[in-house]
Amino acid sequence: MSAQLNPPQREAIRYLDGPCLVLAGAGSGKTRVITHKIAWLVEECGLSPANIAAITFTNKAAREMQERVAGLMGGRAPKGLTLCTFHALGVRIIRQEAQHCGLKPQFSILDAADTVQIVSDVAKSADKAIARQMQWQISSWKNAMLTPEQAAQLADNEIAAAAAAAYAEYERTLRAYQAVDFDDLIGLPVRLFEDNAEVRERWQNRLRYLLIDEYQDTNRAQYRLLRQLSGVRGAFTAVGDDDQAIYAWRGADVENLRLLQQDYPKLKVVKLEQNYRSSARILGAANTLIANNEKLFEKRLWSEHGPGDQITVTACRDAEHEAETVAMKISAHRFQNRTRFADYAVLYRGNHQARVIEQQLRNHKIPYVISGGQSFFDKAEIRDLIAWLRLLVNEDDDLAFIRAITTPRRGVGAATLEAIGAYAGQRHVSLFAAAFEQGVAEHLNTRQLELVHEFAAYINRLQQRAAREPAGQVLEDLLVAIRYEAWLFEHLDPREAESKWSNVRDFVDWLARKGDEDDKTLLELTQTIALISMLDKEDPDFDGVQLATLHASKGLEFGHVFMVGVEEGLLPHQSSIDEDKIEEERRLMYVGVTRAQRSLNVLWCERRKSGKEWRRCEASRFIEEMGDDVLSAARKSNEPVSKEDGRARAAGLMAIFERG
Ligand SMILES: Nc1ncnc2c1ncn2[C@@H]1O[C@H](COP(=O)(O)OP(=O)(O)OP(=O)(O)O)[C@@H](O)[C@H]1O
Ligand SMILES: [Mg+2]
Repeated sequence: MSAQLNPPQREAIRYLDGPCLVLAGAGSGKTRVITHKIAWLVEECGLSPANIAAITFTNKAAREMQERVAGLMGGRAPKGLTLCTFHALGVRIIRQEAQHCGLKPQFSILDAADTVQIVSDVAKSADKAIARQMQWQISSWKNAMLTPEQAAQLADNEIAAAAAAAYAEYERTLRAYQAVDFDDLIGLPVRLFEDNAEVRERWQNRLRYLLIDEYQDTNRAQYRLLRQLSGVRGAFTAVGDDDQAIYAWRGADVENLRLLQQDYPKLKVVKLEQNYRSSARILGAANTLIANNEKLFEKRLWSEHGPGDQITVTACRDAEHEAETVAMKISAHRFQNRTRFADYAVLYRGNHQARVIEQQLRNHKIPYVISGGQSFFDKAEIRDLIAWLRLLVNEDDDLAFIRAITTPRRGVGAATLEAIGAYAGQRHVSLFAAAFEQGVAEHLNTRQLELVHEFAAYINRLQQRAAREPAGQVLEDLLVAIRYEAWLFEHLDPREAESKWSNVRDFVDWLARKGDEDDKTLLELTQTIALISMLDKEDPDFDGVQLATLHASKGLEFGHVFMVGVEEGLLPHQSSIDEDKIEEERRLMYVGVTRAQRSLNVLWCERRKSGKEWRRCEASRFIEEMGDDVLSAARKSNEPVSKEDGRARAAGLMAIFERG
């Protein structure tokens, strides 16, 4: 293993005397330090894998790391090793310590749509946009571990004041539903560990060594979780790069890097300076770009790779032309170089940019996978099914109850639900429990009462089956029982119904496979679903161009990268320009540039549609900031590629390829 590690990497891996921070630039092998340290701890130090936890930032990163560890350790990651996101670790802790958190182990995890709904109910605000802002505000307080009382004192505008007023009631509602939100997944364990020494020590003994990737993007609550778990031993290795901190808007705090030094005076800091990822031109552009930011920590980065391909900058007429250019360049490049589609990535600032790219890739018959896009699990039909599953595992989940009883409509009307809701509110019980109580009968007519009882009894029967039978089978039968397919076709146009039904089939297959593979119960599956941000094409052999937001691309690497929409107003984003937060945008650009191994293509549009209006655009300042080399490339290629040229070129190449 030592052959593929440089001396500072080896030093960081073998250091076990206390906390260790690897602070280094992109592509310098920080994540590699983590994977090799796992192997070192198990193989050389005899630590049980069950005592090790490696924390990553996204599910995709966790899966990648799993593969890398497996590659190092004889084909499979050792059994018992914890390798997951902060949030997934939180779920595990809460599930096992549920009674200490005032929850049952079958608690529900609510996603953004649900929590906005609760905020809007609590604040009696019908305006979804305002409810969303309030939810955002509450979430940032929770990330900073502030109580409703503290929040009330901090609120300095109307929305914040309304949010502060709703905060406590919001929390009560979650608990009444036996539910938690994403922030609770970190916050509850932290509170638990702070208040309960016995539980804390139990977890400290279980997770004896912690490894944290992308440390620069942890928020305050996550930092406290790390502190609690690692205790006085401070047995952890964190790796990070302040130049890649791109989650300040979500409460991440680069100050956590300084805190580490302050809270652990004996902290060992290791710097890595060799970049193994990118060609020299790409690395040079990245270094020049990021030099425009105020430095927190001085870092140098060099590479032994040759200069590599010239970075290209292409001005396009509009987003459609841009997408078409990307598609044609990928086709042409691929035929010339005999690469795989999976070697290419298209990165963009916002999800809304993906649609036109998808369209053009489809036109050109280029397969692709999209990550960090609209979540598969956010689709209405999937949320319907998940509501059913949630209700099966947690009958107190009132949101799930309402969604399930109305999907498909089974004759239970809004008035009935309101009556049950009012009754449940007086009695302080869940809707489900209320449905079985004698008292509720007074408020409903016989027919409605029958329908509600029928529904509740059906849920009970299904619950019993779910305890014994595979998750996939239970869901399969549920679909038949509620006539979901027929219902879709009854109220939607056939094409839409078709596409929704095919999503449903994908979901059932996925659930069945997951259930078998990981030997997971329906409860465990349902709880992890909330954490998965997409139905990943889990097949690593699938050959498709990778589409991702810049945020979602963090930590990954691709042979050839296309960055689109590199314009003023989009990257840097207009709101950041207005609020003078250019540095975070520059780091985002830096993250994008440093994903590329062999070639980097930057594209921008001369005009872009916003709403119904066309807006003229200028090339992003970041293009100029990448230095003279890139700038001269930009000047050279400033005349937009003509459609016909590109198409003819691609067609010509294709013809040659097919012949030969
Ligand atoms: N000592 C080494 N010898 C050869 N290749 C290496 C070495 N260290 C890392 N690499 C390779 O360099 C690439 C970048 O490594 P890695 O992903 O660990 O960097 P990173 O610092 O985590 O990057 P990022 O900041 O983007 O997360 C990977 O392909 C990795 O396998
Ligand atoms: Mg990394």
